Amino acid sequence: MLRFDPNLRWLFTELPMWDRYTAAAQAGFSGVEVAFPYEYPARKLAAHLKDNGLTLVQVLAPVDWEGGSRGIACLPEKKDECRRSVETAIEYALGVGKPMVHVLAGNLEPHHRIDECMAVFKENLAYAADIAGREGITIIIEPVCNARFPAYLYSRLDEGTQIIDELGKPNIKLCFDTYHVQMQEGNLTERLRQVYPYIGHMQIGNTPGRNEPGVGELDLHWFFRQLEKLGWDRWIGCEYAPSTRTLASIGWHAPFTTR
Ligand SMILES: O=C(O)[C@@H](O)C(=O)CO
Ligand SMILES: [Mg+2]
Repeated sequence: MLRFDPNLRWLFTELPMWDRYTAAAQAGFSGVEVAFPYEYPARKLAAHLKDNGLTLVQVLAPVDWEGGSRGIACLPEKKDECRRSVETAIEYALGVGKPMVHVLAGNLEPHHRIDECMAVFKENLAYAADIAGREGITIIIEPVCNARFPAYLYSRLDEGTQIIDELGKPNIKLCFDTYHVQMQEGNLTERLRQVYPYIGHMQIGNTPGRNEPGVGELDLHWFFRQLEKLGWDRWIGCEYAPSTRTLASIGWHAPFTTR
């Protein structure tokens, strides 16, 4: 059986953020992931999670997403800000059950040199992994497709695995997002097998519209059966735009779900 958790930036968006947690629990999920939960003090959110029987699976280290930022960890001019962001995320994570912390690399601007940005990203990740590791927290990195993130530092799984190999920190893991992998590289199941030992988190979305399983060109049900065969026993984040209302879009998960 597999465990799915809705990403509350994508699902249950019909509701205010606070109510999305309760709605997810009422829909039968026992985990959720949230990009930026920092609007609520950790203690308040921890109580809300407990009241709803929810595990918080993953958060992003804070960045000014609404202002257009897609991360700062690769930006040489933002090293201090990045460290503060990582420290904030880890301190918050400690108060809400130690979710994984995704450290976004960021978008390159014309004045940036890719080799310098990659070096800065690795330096910041090493810093994040060391302080997260002392607390038993996993740092997540995620290659994202050029179609959605044209200026992002990296887009391919191999770039992610190379970073992980070079840093040699056991608590840095890859997020395998079916939407991004298929859009960027194709050959989804083979790529899953190739990088499987590096994966710490899984996210799903169908291509090309980034909708739910059953809407789009990927047979995600077949993919889920491959995950079961591989023995995947961690969370799978639902990170897609429902093609209809959220509750009408989640029927697909019932045959695979365990609480
Ligand atoms: O796939 C995505 O967009 C997310 O997982 C994310 O964290 C933002 O890059
Ligand atoms: Mg993703």
